[in-house]
This record gives sequence, structure tokens and C-alpha cells, in this order.
Amino acid sequence: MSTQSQNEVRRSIAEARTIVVKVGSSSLTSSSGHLDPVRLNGLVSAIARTVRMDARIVLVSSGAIAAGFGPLGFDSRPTDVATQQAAASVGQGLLMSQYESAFARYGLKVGQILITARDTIQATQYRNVQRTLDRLLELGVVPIVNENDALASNEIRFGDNDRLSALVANIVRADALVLLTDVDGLYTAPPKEPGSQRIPYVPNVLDTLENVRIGGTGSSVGTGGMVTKLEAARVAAVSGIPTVLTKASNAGPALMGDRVGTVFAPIKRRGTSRRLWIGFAADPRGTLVADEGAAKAIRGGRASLLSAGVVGVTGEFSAGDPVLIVDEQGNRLAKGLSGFDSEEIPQTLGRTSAQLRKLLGPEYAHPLVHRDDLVLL
Ligand SMILES: Nc1ncnc2c1ncn2[C@@H]1O[C@H](COP(=O)(O)OP(=O)(O)O)[C@@H](O)[C@H]1O
Ligand SMILES: N[C@@H](CCC(=O)OP(=O)(O)O)C(=O)O
Repeated sequence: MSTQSQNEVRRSIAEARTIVVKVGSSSLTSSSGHLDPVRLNGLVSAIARTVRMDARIVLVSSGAIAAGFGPLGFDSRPTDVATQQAAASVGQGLLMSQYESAFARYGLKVGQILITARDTIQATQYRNVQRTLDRLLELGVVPIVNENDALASNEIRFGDNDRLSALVANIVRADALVLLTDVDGLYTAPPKEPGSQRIPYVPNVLDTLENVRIGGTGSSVGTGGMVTKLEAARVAAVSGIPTVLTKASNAGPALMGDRVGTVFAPIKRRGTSRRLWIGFAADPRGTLVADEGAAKAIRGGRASLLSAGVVGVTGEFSAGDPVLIVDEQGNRLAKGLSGFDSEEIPQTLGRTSAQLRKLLGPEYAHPLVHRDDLVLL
């Protein structure tokens, strides 16, 4: 895919039909960390204007914990997981109630979707989330997504909503991702540092960003800082989706394609939702080790992984489960869906399809990972 100019990327955002807008806690709260209705209303007004111009918007909104800790009598955002979960449980309803009345002023309905990381990992759940989001959009509803903080277990929590928003952009096959935060884009260093400058355009977010220093959160309420926003922009870029990162008060101009914030160009053409799930969301259940020849074929693209080129297997999984494919040095090559149960694999290793047919029967004469089920990393 040839590199697009900044203007082209901004125009594609202005013309996007389906857009995922992510807003961070720091953009919805006052300096004391409590939910700020003025900021929330400003965002809703920008989104409503875009929806009126026939766009479909999914809003990924943080802010449940921020909305909940005040009513529970805490002075500041809690730091332990159990109290954060309790605050999110109280705050999520309050957050939705504010969104519901703010969008109602523009005649728009909202629908709440709370997602855990597991919902993006398991294929059936992923499709379920996809079906609900698609239907809400068809019905003209603005889906409002947050991580299901009250239930998310600590080990596999997103924690921030940045990466979740990039996965949601994949799920709804979005044309653009808009990341709204408390700074106007990516800077050459954390913006509080004197001399740091905004970077208006990143043509390839996979390149090392030379002379850019990325730091964590700048507020007492934000979670991932710039690190997770860049991860989100990377996932979007390799999924064929352009991203604009800017401050929440610039939501309107960003959605119009104006030169605010930082835009990240898409790098690859958009894959199918299923391949994107395999590549980004699926949690590998085991590992297959490819020999030198197979590793080369896989790196070249469009090759299946045959049992003849596999020298090792670890993990317990069933046919259809996601697996990681590595070379003999342990370098990650690809993710794919296994064609066999893990316990069937040892007897197939090193054998050609003809040998498998003869030794084990015709049902074994197929690739270990078919190329349609394989995504390069
Ligand atoms: N190079 C950088 N450019 C811009 N912001 C940066 C950079 N490094 C760190 N940051 C910090 O990232 C913060 C935004 O992330 P975060 O606080 O998690 O916000 P949100 O709540 O919107 O997710 C900014 O306030 C800023 O202090
Ligand atoms: N899901 C949490 C969001 C956690 C968080 O602070 O995320 P972010 O502001 O996007 O870095 C909440 O609603 O409070």
C-alpha cells in the first residue's frame, strides 16, 4: 500500500462512514478527578453533529471509575483493584445516565456494551460482540463501549481503553479511529517538558519513532499514557484503519479532517474481520515450531504450514484453536488456527500429506495450519 499524504489520510477520516471514537478519563473529568458534565456535553455535541452527517459512531468511553469514586465518598481515584471495581460498578450507571440525557438532546439513543478482554479472545464471543454492535449501528443507536471493569480479572484486563478501542475498530470494520485525550496529539516528548513539539503526521507507526520520547499517563485519572495510544494506532494501521489522536475539545475538527492533533496513516489494506481477530485478539493456546524451510515459506506469505515442516508442538489445544508459530530460534512468525488437536500432532510431524493419508487416513491429509487461517505477525 503506497504511503498516503497527510491530506489524503485526513480526508479519509472526514469521509469515514463508520468511526470509533475513544475518550479517556482525563478528558471527561475536572482537575479533582470527578466527572465533568461540561466536557461530556462538548464531546456529545461533536459526535451528534457527525452522526447527523450520516456517519455511524461507536463511542469507547472511559470514566466509570472517575464517575463512581466521588459518590462513594472517596477524595481521589482509588488505587486498589477491588475498590476500583466497586467505583466502576457505581460509576458506569452514572456515566451512561449522563450520556443518555446528553445524546437525547440531539434525538439520539445510546446502547451500553461492556466488554472484557475474554470477549475479544474467544471466537464465539467476538462474533457475538460484532453482531450486537452491527445491529445497534443499523438501528441508528450510538453504542457506548467500556471495559467491564467490575468483572474484568486483573490478569487479563485491558486496564486502559486504548487497545480495546482499536479492537472495537476491527470488530465494526471502522473506517477511522479517533483517540481523544488531554493533549493535542503525539509530542516529541511528554508535553509538559519544555521544547516538546506536536508531530502532525506519522506515515508509518511501525517505524521507530526517532527522537520521540513516549511517557506514561500525565494525569491522576488516565491509565495507559501515550504507550497504549501508540499501540492502538499500530493495531489500527496494520488493520488498514487511519487514526487521529487529539485533545477531546478538538473532537469536532478532528472528525472534519482538520489539521489538528496527530494522524497515523494506515499501513496495510484492510483484512477480513476473521483474520484480524486471529492476528490481534486471539489468545494462542499453544505453539508450533517451524523448521527453516517452513519458516521461510511462511515469511514469504500465502503459504500453509504443513506437518512436514514442523519440528515441535507445545500446549494443549483443539482443532480450530489459535496457536503461535515460531521458528527454531523462537522468533514469532505468525498466528493461526490449528487444523489438529494438540495430541494428534506429534504423530504427524515431519510427514508429507501423502504419508499422512497413507499412515493415518485421508482425514489427516491437510495442512497443520491452512494459509487462510494464518496471519503473519
Ligand atoms: N510523547 C508524548 N506525547 C504526548 N503525550 C505524552 C507523551 N508521553 C507521555 N504523554 C502523556 O500521555 C498522556 C495521555 O494519556 P492518559 O493520561 O492515559 O490519557 P487518557 O485518559 O486520555 O487515556 C498525556 O497527558 C501526556 O502527559
Ligand atoms: N474502564 C476504566 C478506564 C480506565 C482508564 O482510565 O482508561 P484511560 O482513561 O482510557 O487511560 C473506566 O471506565 O474508568
